[in-house]
Amino acid sequence: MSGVGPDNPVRRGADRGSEPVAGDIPRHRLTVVSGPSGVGKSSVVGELRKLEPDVWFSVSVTTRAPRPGEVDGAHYHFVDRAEFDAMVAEGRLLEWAEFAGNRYGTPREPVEKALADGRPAVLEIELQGARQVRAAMPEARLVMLMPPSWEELVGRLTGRGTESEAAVQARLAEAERELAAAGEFDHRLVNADVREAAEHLLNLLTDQQ
Ligand SMILES: Nc1nc2c(ncn2[C@@H]2O[C@H](COP(=O)(O)OP(=O)(O)O)[C@@H](O)[C@H]2O)c(=O)[nH]1
Ligand SMILES: Nc1ncnc2c1ncn2[C@@H]1O[C@H](COP(=O)(O)OP(=O)(O)O)[C@@H](O)[C@H]1O
Repeated sequence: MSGVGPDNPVRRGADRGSEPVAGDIPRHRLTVVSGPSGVGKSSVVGELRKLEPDVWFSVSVTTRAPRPGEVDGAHYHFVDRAEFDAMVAEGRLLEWAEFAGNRYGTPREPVEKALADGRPAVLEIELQGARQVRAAMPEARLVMLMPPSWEELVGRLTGRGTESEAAVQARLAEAERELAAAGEFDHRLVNADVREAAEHLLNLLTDQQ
């Protein structure tokens, strides 16, 4: 016999308080977080990491040079072009794209392992990669992080101070294209406040639909 009782509990929303817990996260879920450069993807994903340690975050390979403070193997795996192209040729990337003059890709095996282990997995990638994931894994959930306004986006990107003027311009050109594709995403999330956006993202990761 099945039913709810002391020997057969279910976790009802009212019993859990407001904090989602890891055990509630649907298994095998892949979530893609995209959005224009400077919108706050790294900030929001970093906050999500603090909120929910059970979530697994992909570490991409890139041909971009490390920024000061970026750690190889933590922020990215920094590789040269030959190494990157070999990974493509060997089918070791789930998706990859060229963005503002550099290549970026998601190593396939760690994602598959995280999902097989039952951990919800998050990829922080740009639009072309998000489209490839959608084609390869239609069940993946696509979230676009949006700026409160274009002016705010420009302010954040230039305020970060990590890019040359040319790199900022290349990113803003990409940003227009990315925002124009917002309708392709399952969810659009405005990043006005990092903590709030991370909590919304966590809600998307933990909802049961
Ligand atoms: N397709 C794809 N895009 C990625 C990957 N890793 C990072 N990106 C995206 O590449 C873009 C540039 O990243 P980055 O150079 O770190 O610049 P930032 O977004 O300005 O901090 C961002 O939109 C990232 O989300 C990846 O593995 N695949
Ligand atoms: N909600 C926010 N309000 C104000 N500034 C923000 C917010 N989110 C991010 N930022 C700032 O904007 C800049 C770009 O954020 P970052 O996380 O590097 O963006 P992305 O990873 O999308 O390129 C950083 O200086 C960051 O501190």
